[in-house]
Amino acid sequence: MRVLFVDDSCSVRVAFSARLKAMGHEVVPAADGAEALARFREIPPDLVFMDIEMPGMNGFEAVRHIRAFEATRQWAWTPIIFLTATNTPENLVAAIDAGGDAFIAKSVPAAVFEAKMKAMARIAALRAELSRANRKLAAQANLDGLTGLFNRRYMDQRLDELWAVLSREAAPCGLLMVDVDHFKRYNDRYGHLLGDDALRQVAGALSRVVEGANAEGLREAFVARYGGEEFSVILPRCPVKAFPRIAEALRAGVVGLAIPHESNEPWGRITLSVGGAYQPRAEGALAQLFRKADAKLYEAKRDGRNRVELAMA
Ligand SMILES: Nc1nc2c(ncn2[C@@H]2O[C@H](COP(=O)(O)OP(=O)(O)OP(=O)(O)O)[C@@H](O)[C@H]2O)c(=O)[nH]1
Repeated sequence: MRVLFVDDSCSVRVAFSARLKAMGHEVVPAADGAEALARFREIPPDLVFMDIEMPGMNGFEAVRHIRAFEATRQWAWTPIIFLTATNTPENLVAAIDAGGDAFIAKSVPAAVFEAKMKAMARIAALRAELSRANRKLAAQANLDGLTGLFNRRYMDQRLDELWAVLSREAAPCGLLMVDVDHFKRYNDRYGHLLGDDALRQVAGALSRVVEGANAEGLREAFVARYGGEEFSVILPRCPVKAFPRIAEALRAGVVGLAIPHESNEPWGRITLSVGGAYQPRAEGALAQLFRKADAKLYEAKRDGRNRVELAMA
């Protein structure tokens, strides 16, 4: 384990560091509360030993700061053991109230100390596993199972955050709604499994265009599966000239896949209709941007499909 050991006494730090290193742990020493906090933010440790009485920021205060810092992170709760010469019931209560997990005397017998460290190592291993699993779950919860694109839930969440920032900065934003043409006919003719496969390929083509746009400087653009055979492409801070270019690249990219679709006359392959809305300065309700893009998508369908219609505000 990586152990942050906090004590203002150099001799205590040296003695405990030697014991912990002998047990195979890595030790990061700190001489007071402020230094502990700085080290904690830098590393982060698997376990903290914290002295109570220290000049400047004492141990209780330092732990309150550490817990406040952890509250800004997901799945964070590092075990903290108060280590002190004054082993009183009042200190124990204050230690737990401050956010500590356990309390041991500096005079702790070697065997007891080793046993505690064994228990802490088990907890640290479990925490690491839990945080890995949680990260994986969180990532999966954001993705669409069929295409691997971001799902609607993620898009809504991310876009709400983005829109707030863009509105504050009066920055531009573009939205493209993309819908596969006559996809019901595709399923009817080729079957649902090939339909799924086609959606995966379409998603791949859309991603490539968006990745290309990010590589050329957009950075925050992303594509999500909006639902069924409909996708949305979010283009924050998109320069006005790039917007129609990206919309057309999406359409052309999917035509370029040349996925046969005989019931999609006159092209005989899978095509897209794209409706878009662009705001040079983000302001007002985000829903309005969606309404405009949807209306343009409707026009693209009505006027023959395999085309791009844009509302440039
Ligand atoms: N294979 C497959 N089909 C899907 C999936 N999600 C939605 N669909 C199909 O997509 C089709 C969408 O049909 P419609 O909304 O009528 O639209 P359309 O046939 O594409 O016609 P237009 O949009 O007017 O060009 C439906 O048949 C859905 O079953 C999916 O995950 N896999």
